[in-house]
Amino acid sequence: MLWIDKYKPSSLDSMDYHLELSQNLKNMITSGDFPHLLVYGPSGAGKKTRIIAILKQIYGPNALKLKIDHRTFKHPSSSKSIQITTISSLYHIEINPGEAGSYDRIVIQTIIKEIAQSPPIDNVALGPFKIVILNEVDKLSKDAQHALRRTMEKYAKYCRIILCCDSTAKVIDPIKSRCLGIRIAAPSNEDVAKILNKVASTEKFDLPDKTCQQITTQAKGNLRYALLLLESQRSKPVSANADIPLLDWETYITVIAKEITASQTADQLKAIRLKFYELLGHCIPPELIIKSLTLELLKSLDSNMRYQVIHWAAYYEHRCQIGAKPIFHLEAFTAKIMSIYKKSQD
Ligand SMILES: Nc1ncnc2c1ncn2[C@@H]1O[C@H](COP(=O)(O)OP(=O)(O)OP(=O)(O)O)[C@@H](O)[C@H]1O
Repeated sequence: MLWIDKYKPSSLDSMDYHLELSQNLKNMITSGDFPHLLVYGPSGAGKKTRIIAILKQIYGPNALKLKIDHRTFKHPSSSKSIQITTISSLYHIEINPGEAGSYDRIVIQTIIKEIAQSPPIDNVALGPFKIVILNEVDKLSKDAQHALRRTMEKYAKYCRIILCCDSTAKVIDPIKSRCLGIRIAAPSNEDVAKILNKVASTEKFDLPDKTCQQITTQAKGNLRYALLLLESQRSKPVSANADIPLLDWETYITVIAKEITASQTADQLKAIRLKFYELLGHCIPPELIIKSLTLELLKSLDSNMRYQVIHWAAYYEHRCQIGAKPIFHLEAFTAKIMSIYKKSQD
């Protein structure tokens, strides 16, 4: 089992940081009040870990007995259907509606309706409701978000919604105003270092202070990344002076950024496309590829070019979200940057 799963706390009492937040959540649950929640914060800050801990606090350990299903949804006005993976227990269901693409509205409405129609669990102190967890809610289309707002109002008695996302910027106001916002900030470097040392000592793994500091700095508050880096060092004897290498996909991004500035030809674009295929094939999200590539490019560009790269990164990131084939937009982004870079050199 990976350390990120092995050392994932499963209850609010065993959380290693943001202790005050855990206490507030516990107080809210014991006071018998549980509104819809909007949990947001940067990637790897511990949002899902805390959501699962909330479920355990409400329903007890049975909420952690999970089953995975593959559900097929049919569009009422066309013959096409789409498959979605759901994770559920007796008390909740978790879905990633972003998987449904343009069917997201149908998927959300069907799941919430089903949950609300299944018999309520009345032995729970808080009330007879089940919980629907919707991940990456900021990626939902506006149409789906409006449908969600109507559905969450209609079935509020028998179901509570926990929405999870990195940023609330793309969540519509009517949803924000119907939920209690809970911000999970990234853990501080001290918190990350404390967790790394705890894991290293449990695994009887010698972790020099300098290495711990390097991992913490490289992870930038992403605890999952920090634990994965720590685990990647397990098989090697850790030397205090050795640099922690970048993850493979990050090295790939660095190479792509160098290739874009080195030569701006059709052959180079073709070679970069193969690298994009490789990254997408390893499940690196296209938005993350554009963001990391942009940050890498900014390191070597002047202020005028930087402005343009940021502008086009935002443009193509948006196109990635609304379009279906990320490779087209990644390639178009690269071609655009190559073209403006070449012009700036003439
Ligand atoms: N309070 C905590 N104490 C110790 N480790 C934690 C804590 N919270 C999270 N972790 C570790 O950090 C990892 C990442 O947490 P989690 O998946 O909850 O983050 P997230 O914010 O939901 O990330 P993403 O948005 O990228 O999905 C977990 O797998 C777990 O190992």
